[in-house]
Amino acid sequence: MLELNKLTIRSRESVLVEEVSLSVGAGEWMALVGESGSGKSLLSQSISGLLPTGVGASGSIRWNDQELMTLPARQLRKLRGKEIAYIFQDYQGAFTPFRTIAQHMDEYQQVHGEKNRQQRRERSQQALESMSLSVELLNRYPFQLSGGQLQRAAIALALLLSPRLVIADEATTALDSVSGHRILELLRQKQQETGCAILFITHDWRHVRRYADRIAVMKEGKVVESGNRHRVLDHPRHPYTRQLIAAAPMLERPEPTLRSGLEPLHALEGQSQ
Ligand SMILES: Nc1ncnc2c1ncn2[C@@H]1O[C@H](COP(=O)(O)OP(=O)(O)OP(=O)(O)O)[C@@H](O)[C@H]1O
Repeated sequence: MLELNKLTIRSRESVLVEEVSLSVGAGEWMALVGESGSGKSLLSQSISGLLPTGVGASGSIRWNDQELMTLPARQLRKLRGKEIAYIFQDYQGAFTPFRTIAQHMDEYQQVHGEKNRQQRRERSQQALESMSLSVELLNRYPFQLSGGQLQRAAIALALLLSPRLVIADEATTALDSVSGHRILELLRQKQQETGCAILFITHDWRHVRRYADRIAVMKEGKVVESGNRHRVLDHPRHPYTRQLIAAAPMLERPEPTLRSGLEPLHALEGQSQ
């Protein structure tokens, strides 16, 4: 579905991401990990043309049948939100302070061509409910919501148009662990309902262990290792991956879990509420 081929990202001074090849399949949860500054955010931003000024990309980004590197900006804008959506760590940035949640959601749908007001309203309500938020929040301003509620509203906004790919860049880092966990459970639920793929950027190996189907590890602008979650966690090939896993306390659990600390799924059930 998404295929990056020899993607290189440069600023005027240096190469920031070098010849990265990576794919994300339909419905897949792909975790992108690696130390700060390794290029994860830039890589994710490049996918739909969101690179900052002064930073450029070369190589190929294929999205289904389309080459995004050469897609005109107008078409990229259409794709964003509708097919590819972002959830950022700075979820407050998704909102303008003096517009209600309803106004944000309504405008988002209008921009993407939904003309029927009643349908827009209904879809906004459903989106909030699907994130376990009361529809009463629609009439509130962003500052009248708690951090956890606002992040869930930001996710509801990102999922409003049922995108095929959700890019979550440290989406729960700013939240306490209970709220963060709850949000990821809701995201997984949505993923199962809609079949969307998730490109999940995180430093938290507990989340990788719990949610990822596949893992890609970045170091200094390169992907040094990628593969199936169990393979990467239980048999990491690259010394850097081994180092990262060894430094993640949650993964160093004693028996009876697997060597990676992976718990059987049934042991996790019931923890999500
Ligand atoms: N606008 C920019 N201009 C020049 N260099 C940049 C720009 N934005 C980021 N960089 C540099 O590119 C490199 C990769 O940054 P990026 O934000 O993608 O890392 P990251 O892996 O997402 O880090 P973190 O985990 O801390 O978010 C860093 O060295 C960073 O300083």
